[in-house]
Amino acid sequence: MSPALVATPASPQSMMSITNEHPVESQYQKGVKHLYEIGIRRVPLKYILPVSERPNQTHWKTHTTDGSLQLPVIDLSGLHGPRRSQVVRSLASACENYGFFQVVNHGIPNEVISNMMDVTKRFFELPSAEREKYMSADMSKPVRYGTSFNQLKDSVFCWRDFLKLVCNPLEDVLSHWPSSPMDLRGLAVTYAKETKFLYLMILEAILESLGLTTTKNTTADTDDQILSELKDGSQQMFLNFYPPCPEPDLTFGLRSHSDFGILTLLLQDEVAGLQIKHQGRWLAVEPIPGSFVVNVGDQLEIFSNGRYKSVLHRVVVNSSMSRISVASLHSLPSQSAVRPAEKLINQTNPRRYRDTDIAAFLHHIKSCDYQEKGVLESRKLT
Ligand SMILES: O=C(O)CCC(=O)C(=O)O
Ligand SMILES: [Fe+2]
Repeated sequence: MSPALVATPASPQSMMSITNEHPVESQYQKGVKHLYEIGIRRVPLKYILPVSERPNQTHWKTHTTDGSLQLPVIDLSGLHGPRRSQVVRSLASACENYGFFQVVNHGIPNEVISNMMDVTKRFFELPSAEREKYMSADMSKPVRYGTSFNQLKDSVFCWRDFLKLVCNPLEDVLSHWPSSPMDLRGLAVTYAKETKFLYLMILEAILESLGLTTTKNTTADTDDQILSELKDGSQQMFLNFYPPCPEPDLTFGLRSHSDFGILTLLLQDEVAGLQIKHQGRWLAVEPIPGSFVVNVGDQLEIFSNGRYKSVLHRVVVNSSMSRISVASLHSLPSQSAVRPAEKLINQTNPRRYRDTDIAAFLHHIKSCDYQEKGVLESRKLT
């Protein structure tokens, strides 16, 4: 794992440009790595949340290491032997009760993981001018360097920069990925393939827990179509960078949100920051080296007819260390539709969501100011 950057005091030269807040106010579109590099000492207004929405509010009780709330840790090696049904049951319970779990013994070699973290770190260490080449307002680009959550729409910005890499079809997108650092394409392709394989392994077990599978025909044709799309859907990777923040109590690295896809596989460095909402409280996820944090996305909540939960999560930042994470987001293809599986709808468990086409789902996300769970809520049948 890569060592975290430590905040260094601003040089006297950079201080000259930041004593007056106004010049900084116009620079937030360049991202927070840039603000950190020019040595700001105060969070610009654009990042400051209303008091009631800031971290550490008393109504957001945060659990850390008190032992009473631990994210389930699932040993995936058991999927390949006689303990399979036990592991499948643990996955079902985690998806129902937390919407999140961590996986260990997942089969992705340590080297693939450390190479991905290392090249992500090296990408964000590139000079601003090199990173800015990938900045674009066009959200459909196969590669995009951005900041906040949706920098075109967010009224309050978050303390995160990211590089988004669309992973399929690989032969079309690869030449658009950054050519610097020189080894980024090779290492990120290997990582993307390994995480896709792991996604399929976890997906198969989750479908089994719902009484569905991608390998056998189910009785309902409509289910068969979604089941094949689940395997051949889209994959996007978000390489996230959260620099030290001079006033971490005023803003978030990422505000509370749910992920729109089927499953997200998240790799994080050793710096804590991720929190998930559990039974009305925020639970801090302690990083386990070499593990993945996996979470249910909106599309799986709909497909499972509400049995598995797409849970709100957020990222807090700190004043001394940067944090890196790599989120691999797996979702249905953009031309398809998502609906509750026919097999999971019956008299005691009636249909809970409207059919939704994925394009409308994505359009909603792109076109709105920050909303915690806007699309999912709008698809619920009361
Ligand atoms: O950085 C993290 O821990 C979480 C990232 C995340 O939630 C996302 O990319 O959707
Ligand atoms: Fe997320």
